[in-house]
Amino acid sequence: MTDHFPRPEGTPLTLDWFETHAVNLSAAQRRAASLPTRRSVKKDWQAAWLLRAITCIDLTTLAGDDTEGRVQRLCAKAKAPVRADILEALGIERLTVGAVCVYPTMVGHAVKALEGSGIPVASVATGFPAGLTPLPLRLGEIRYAVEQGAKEIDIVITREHVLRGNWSALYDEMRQMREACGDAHMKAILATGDLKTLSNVYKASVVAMQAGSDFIKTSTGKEDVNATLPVSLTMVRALRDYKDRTGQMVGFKPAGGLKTAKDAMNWLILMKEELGTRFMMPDLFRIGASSMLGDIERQLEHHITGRYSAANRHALA
Ligand SMILES: O=C[C@H](O)COP(=O)(O)O
Repeated sequence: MTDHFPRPEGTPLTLDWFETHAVNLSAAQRRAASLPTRRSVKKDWQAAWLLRAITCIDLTTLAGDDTEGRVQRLCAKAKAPVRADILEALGIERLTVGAVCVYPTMVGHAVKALEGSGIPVASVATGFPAGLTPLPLRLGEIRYAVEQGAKEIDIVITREHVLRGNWSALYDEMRQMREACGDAHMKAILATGDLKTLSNVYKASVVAMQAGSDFIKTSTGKEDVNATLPVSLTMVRALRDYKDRTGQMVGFKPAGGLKTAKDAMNWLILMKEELGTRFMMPDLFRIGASSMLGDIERQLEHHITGRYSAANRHALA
């Protein structure tokens, strides 16, 4: 992962930044709906955007039946995410995903399989996905994953603290998690599908950043509703506000249910429109996905075989 420097340190908990802040749901929905239609990516640039998306993917397996063999296959895919002939046709020598994301007991297998590749291993921790184990166990799980070689830790927050507006409890817990991460980067999963309102999403985003998160992440992939554009817009606006106030740049990771090349484009457009191109790089943007690569590869293949232009010519004939 390309490190941005310095890492966000966070700030003291400052409630007056957001206490009276309310996010208008229908305004967020309208703005989010307009993103894919207001801005289209020219055909000539689409392959480049899709290649960029690949470099931002946290290629994930988080299943109860994960095995060393599955993690090895995932890591092989992380090192060679697209067929060699497609890469050659696009004139690209080397392409890898942003990171591989696994459960803590799979970290060692992933580290071994990725040796020498430069691809970091991310581990979920803190009682993923519900986060309802005692705090000392959650902190111990972070330390275990770091000892195993994880460079990034995807923590889950206690949703009850948000639902009760107990911001100091949320902040204190996350500060301890940040400390347990040490040099590993902390990605804070808000599990937005559980947070009820966009105002809660905004407030939880700000507290997560004040507590020193390197990234804020939408979802575990296990909630009923995972990454959506209105939720992502709300989080990205919180990132922008935080950067304006503190100068600290925190990354964004949408995750859960993102499967298509179109999803990748939509979220890249969101980042570019709201935060600018700097936030389309893997040190500040990741897409958590277990099954998006296949569709991106298909779209890249169509791009190089000119199938789209043939279809367009046919349609216009
Ligand atoms: O953090 C990543 C998510 O768990 C992946 O979710 P997904 O399996 O729906 O792509």
